Amino acid sequence: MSRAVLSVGSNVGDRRAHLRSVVAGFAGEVIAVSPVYSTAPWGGVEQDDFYNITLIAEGSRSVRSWLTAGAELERAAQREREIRWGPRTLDVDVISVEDSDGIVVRNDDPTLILPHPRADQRAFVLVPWLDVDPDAVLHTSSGIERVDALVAQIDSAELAGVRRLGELDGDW
Ligand SMILES: Nc1ncnc2c1ncn2[C@@H]1O[C@H](COP(=O)(O)OP(=O)(O)OP(=O)(O)O)[C@@H](O)[C@H]1O
Ligand SMILES: Nc1nc2c(c(=O)[nH]1)N=C(CO)CN2
Repeated sequence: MSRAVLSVGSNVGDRRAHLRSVVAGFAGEVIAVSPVYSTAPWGGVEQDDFYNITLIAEGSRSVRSWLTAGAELERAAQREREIRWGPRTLDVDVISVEDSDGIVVRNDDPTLILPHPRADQRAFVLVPWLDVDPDAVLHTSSGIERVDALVAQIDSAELAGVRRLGELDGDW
């Protein structure tokens, strides 16, 4: 049994359908799904805005299978790996995982770094995460940080690019 925080993004094709495919892919395991945010691209590559959600899921899975199941959903969305931080139909990032004892898993294998090493800088991950867990904490290289405190440190221009659109299944 493990519990994962997943960040899901899309900026190519039917963005909302791509996000929905992840909620459907983890059916029976999803505990909470944030509203959808329109987010300006992070990382310096000029491209269309993303739609992003953060979701929490729990299941009798190994830690690694959150990554492999996410990669399988990316393949189903015909994701192509071209430019780092560039456009994609679907991206599923594993932000943080707790094991069956509620202990946050740390991993430094480059194929699965946990907690995700860049999550603390990403408003598109942190802002929706707070919607589903207002007391969320992230284990970073500087220690255990409250997610609301991390958001407060993010540049206001970046935060302005993160705009709530509504619930994934809502009428918008
Ligand atoms: N916590 C993690 N979540 C998702 N992928 C990870 C993680 N840690 C390491 N990886 C590895 O990163 C590789 C590249 O992933 P991907 O192409 O989605 O990166 P990215 O989303 O462009 O950038 P970033 O890693 O900064 O989010 C994956 O093949 C995966 O093995
Ligand atoms: N706004 C936003 N920017 C990104 C995103 C994303 O999901 N949303 N994903 C990236 C690849 O990890 C790079 N940049």
